[in-house]
Amino acid sequence: MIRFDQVSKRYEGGHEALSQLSFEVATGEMAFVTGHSGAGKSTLLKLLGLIERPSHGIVTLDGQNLAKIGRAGIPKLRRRLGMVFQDHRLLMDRTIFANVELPLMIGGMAPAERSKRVRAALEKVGLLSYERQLPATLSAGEQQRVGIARAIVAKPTLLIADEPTGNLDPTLAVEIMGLFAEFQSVGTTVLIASHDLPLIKRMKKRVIVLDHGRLVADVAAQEVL
Ligand SMILES: Nc1ncnc2c1ncn2[C@@H]1O[C@H](COP(=O)(O)OP(=O)(O)OP(=O)(O)O)[C@@H](O)[C@H]1O
Repeated sequence: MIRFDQVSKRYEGGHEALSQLSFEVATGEMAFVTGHSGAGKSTLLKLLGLIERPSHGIVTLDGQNLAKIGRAGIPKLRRRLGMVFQDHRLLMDRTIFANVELPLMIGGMAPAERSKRVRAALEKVGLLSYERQLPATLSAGEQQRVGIARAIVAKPTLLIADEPTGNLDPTLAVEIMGLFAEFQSVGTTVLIASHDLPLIKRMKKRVIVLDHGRLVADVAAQEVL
């Protein structure tokens, strides 16, 4: 499903953030990307969401070379993938329902269908009864779960998350990771950037390790101790 082939990324005026990176993630797999601060984890995810473009090499998603997708094709690509961020980026003056509905508004779906999808997504993250509340009335962990509901509401085949547990205490972090594992168990491919090694080890999923933009280890799920 995901294929990086000799991918390098150099930001304007910067050094190389990713260097000749090659790996594949199969459909339905869940994998972590880890490494030191500045190793290139966020950059890797940004290339998948077409937030950034590679300087060299090819990124392929479901057999499609992302370089072939122009500006006009980006919304369509983004509907295939759900993105979760550390700071959840919720609209604080909109209800939980409205926040989760947002990606579907952009997609132009009919209101009745939107409501059905939003409620299904909120139910999956255990927050259906919160739909009329504002984000500020929810705990940090609950807010992150709203961010996850928003990411999965359009039923993406790929879920990417950048430090999704960075702001959470360890118990909530485990809970959120469990939620990602649940999405994998129903067929979604999941790729998570995290520097939380104890948590990653606990999840027993594949771990891709970056060091200064290079892939230095790729540990299969069954080899994670
Ligand atoms: N927009 C940008 N312009 C210039 N350099 C950038 C930009 N974004 C990232 N970089 C640089 O690219 C390198 C990789 O950054 P990236 O954010 O991908 O790393 P990371 O592993 O996600 O780090 P962290 O764990 O701190 O979030 C870093 O040296 C960073 O300073």
